[in-house]
Amino acid sequence: MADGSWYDADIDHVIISEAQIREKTAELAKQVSADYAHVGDGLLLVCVLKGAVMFMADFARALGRNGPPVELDFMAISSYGQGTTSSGVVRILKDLDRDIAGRHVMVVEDIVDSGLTLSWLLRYLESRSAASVEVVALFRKPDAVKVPVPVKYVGFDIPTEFVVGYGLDFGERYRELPYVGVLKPEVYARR
Ligand SMILES: O=P(O)(O)OC[C@H]1O[C@H](OP(=O)(O)OP(=O)(O)O)[C@H](O)[C@@H]1O
Ligand code: HPA
Ligand SMILES: [Mg+2]
Repeated sequence: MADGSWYDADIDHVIISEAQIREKTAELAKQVSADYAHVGDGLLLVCVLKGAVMFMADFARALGRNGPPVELDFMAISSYGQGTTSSGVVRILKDLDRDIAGRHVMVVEDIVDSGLTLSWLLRYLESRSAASVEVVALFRKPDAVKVPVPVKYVGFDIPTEFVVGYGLDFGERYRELPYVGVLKPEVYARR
């Protein structure tokens, strides 16, 4: 393929462009930098793998321009498996490396859809005596929420459609697309 991504032909339409993601990430980092300017020991960013990996990398670099010092940790949890709806069963595939007691923690999520993953994770983190726990999520589907979750920093509210790209997968694919889009119906029929 000479021009464009391998997957472009599978995309019905783009919802959020690469440029919009870049601008919004800088904006969110600016807000967080202002809110945490007073925090001496910095911020512990907790990335929820795998979907949030792209946002984590770009958000951390944006904070690096004028934000507080950050440390990075990663949790792998999964509830979607190969499908397009949450199984409702959250599994920990990888836990945090270090104790978060006394730390200011920011959970970095790609998307809040039903809210099941995040509500489970916040409950899990609550027992670990962090100084504070907030959430930054690049995307949220306000009409899909089944469990209300407190997300302080939200990038974009998007429609209730299954989306892929910028970390978000369908059956582990499409994560590397630099934008977020909706798949053509025939892609689901192929599976
Ligand atoms: O609000 P919810 O309905 O719970 O959906 C949001 C979660 O679902 C996705 O993860 P997934 O389980 O697909 O794992 P992945 O990040 O490895 O793709 C996404 O990355 C969020 O973590
Ligand atoms: O719309 C979505 N796309 C991909 N993964 C997801 N996990 C929750 N919602 C989504
Ligand atoms: Mg997934």
